[in-house]
Amino acid sequence: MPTTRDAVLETLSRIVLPDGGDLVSRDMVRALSVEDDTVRFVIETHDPGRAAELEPVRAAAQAAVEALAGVTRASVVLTAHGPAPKAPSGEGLKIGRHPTPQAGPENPAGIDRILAVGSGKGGVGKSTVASNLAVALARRGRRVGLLDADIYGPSQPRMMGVTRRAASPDGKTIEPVVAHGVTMMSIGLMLDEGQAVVWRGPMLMGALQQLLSQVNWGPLDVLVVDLPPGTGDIQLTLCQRTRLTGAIVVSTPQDVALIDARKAIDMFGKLGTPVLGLIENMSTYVCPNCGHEAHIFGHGGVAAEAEALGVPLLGALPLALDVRLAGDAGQPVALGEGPQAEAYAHIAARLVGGGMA
Ligand SMILES: Nc1ncnc2c1ncn2[C@@H]1O[C@H](COP(=O)(O)OP(=O)(O)OP(=O)(O)O)[C@@H](O)[C@H]1O
Repeated sequence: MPTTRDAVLETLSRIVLPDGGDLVSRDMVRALSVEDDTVRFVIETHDPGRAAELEPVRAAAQAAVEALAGVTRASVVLTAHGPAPKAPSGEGLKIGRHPTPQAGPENPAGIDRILAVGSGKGGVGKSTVASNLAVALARRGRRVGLLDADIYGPSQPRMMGVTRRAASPDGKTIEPVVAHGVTMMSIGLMLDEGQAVVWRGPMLMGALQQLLSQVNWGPLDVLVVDLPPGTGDIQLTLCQRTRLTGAIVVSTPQDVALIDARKAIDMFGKLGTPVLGLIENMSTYVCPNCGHEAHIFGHGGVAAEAEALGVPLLGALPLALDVRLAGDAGQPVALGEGPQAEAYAHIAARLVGGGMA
């Protein structure tokens, strides 16, 4: 039987580093994949000077993984990137300014469709859905971009496993980062960890405009935009300044989440953005030990809402530990196999089939 990601990570958490901690606790494992009897991953350090010192660690990690049952080959690469630039900008290009006038709604050149993933309430899993949907669409062969428009609380760098900085070699355009086959950009790629964005609305709107128009997105079939929660300046700017294909609204079945989801749907309606469907996240929980199913946040509320609104329920995604762990590890669950990945693949297929992605 092939090994599992968890077994590999468990093994790697026992590989200690010369300066303390282990490969997992120090967040140095990237792009881990398990395919049949082959395991591949990258050990990433930000200090090129440590590459030689870490070679024995790489060799030990390879040997330990190859000793696991079900593994015949482990391919382990050590990469060392230079230190990240300090400024909250891509060298020469500052993000954050007042918006500039625009004749009417327009999409950045080369972007065929834009899908907004929104929610009313925070914490319902919108960023998780956005990253997984982007990955699932990329797995279907679509050219996908992911824009983290949650400027106050960007979470896509972590969810997509990106620690590199976005750069602006010419001081005019920003080079996005590619992760898991998805071209992505987030203000988090230009800030130091822990650094807050303290801006009023107009600065936010200008920043979003820059992230759309000054990022070198390249040709894309679809750009997935992870919106912040609520119905504020970012949502308004995106809906008014671009030609959105539509919005997907994520909610849990809980009443307080649904009340806010209704507000988000109402906002999209007022702004003339079609709501392509709803996704119920954390819809059920199946105990991995005893198989008991619990409806922690209620049951069926989003399906009923979708029916009342006459929009499709695109999916009902369970609350599952592997979804949270995958998000925290920067390896969206849609990258792998299993019921969660299949659920996202199904939503992606539906969107592609309908010409929406
Ligand atoms: N189906 C799920 N099963 C388990 N955990 C989940 C699931 N969906 C999301 N989570 C976890 O819940 C937390 C919140 O999710 P996420 O950040 O995607 O929500 P959000 O709506 O984007 O939040 P915010 O309002 O901060 O933007 C994360 O830790 C995420 O890993």
